[in-house]
Amino acid sequence: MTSTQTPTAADPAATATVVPSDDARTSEPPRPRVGAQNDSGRFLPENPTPVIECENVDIYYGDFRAVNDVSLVYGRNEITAMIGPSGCGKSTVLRSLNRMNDLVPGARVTGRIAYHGQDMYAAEVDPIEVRRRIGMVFQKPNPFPKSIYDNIAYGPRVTGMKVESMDDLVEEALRGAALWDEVKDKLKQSAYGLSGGQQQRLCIARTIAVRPEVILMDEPCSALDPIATARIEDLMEDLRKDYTIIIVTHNMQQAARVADRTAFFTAQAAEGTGDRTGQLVEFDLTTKIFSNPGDKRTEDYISGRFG
Ligand SMILES: Nc1ncnc2c1ncn2[C@@H]1O[C@H](COP(=O)(O)OP(=O)(O)OP(=O)(O)O)[C@@H](O)[C@H]1O
Repeated sequence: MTSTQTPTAADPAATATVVPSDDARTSEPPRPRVGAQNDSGRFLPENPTPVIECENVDIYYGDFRAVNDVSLVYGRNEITAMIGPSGCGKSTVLRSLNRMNDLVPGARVTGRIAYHGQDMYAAEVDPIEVRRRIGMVFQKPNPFPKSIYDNIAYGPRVTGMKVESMDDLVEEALRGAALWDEVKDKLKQSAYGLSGGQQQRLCIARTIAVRPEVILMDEPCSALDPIATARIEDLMEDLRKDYTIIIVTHNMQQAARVADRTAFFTAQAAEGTGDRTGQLVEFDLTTKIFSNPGDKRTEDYISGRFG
């Protein structure tokens, strides 16, 4: 089945929402008790319980095929890492998971990307609603030029969320992002006064304020020092209880530390054109990818022999 990425946030045709209701996330059957424990003793089912599924996904920028034939399941309440050498399409895949690529002129997705079984790129799906359910945290902390409070309140306000008490929601989001204690006495001050690590946690708080189910993170720690990075990694561990997290990281140790499952991508020169097209090499439990990968290319990459 082929979906073409046509409707955009501004497209008036893309108004109806057929993304499953919030109840869908609680009505799924319990996971079978078959699987493995990760390094921190957490039980993981053999197969992820799908929240987002890619089936034979190709992603183009104009005529250039950046990503070829990716099929991958992102599991509920799991952290999935996408790793691989520069240019292998990790960020391109990540941005396709909440239709962020709609905003890139010429970007196009074929194949199927489903959210709770629903084709995310179907004509009747509202991309704004997709992005509310599937939020994103970027590489560089990007708070708005507003107060800490207004950064958090912005999303609920513009999406028209029914909120009983905005103060409570702001507190809940800041607590959720492990930032409340540091900012509770300066909520009206500019977000630009925070450190880089605090700004990134603010961006995570801003993302969770609209109550998404999935959080996409594109190298969220690459601009941070090791202490701020450790705080974000601890936070991810906490967030996993309530959210599904998908992270792109260049840092293999980080993937090994935080991710339940890891997808390794590489870029291969296409026959004829020579264009380097990203492809998924291997997807498995993180412990397996880093201890006993099934593909030589993964082994070469994680052992530093290539990439
Ligand atoms: N907006 C864009 N327009 C055109 N080509 C793009 C665009 N974004 C990415 N590409 C191309 O798509 C391919 C995959 O890029 P992408 O950024 O997804 O890779 P990546 O694995 O995330 O790389 P990195 O680790 O360096 O961030 C590259 O060849 C890149 O040049």
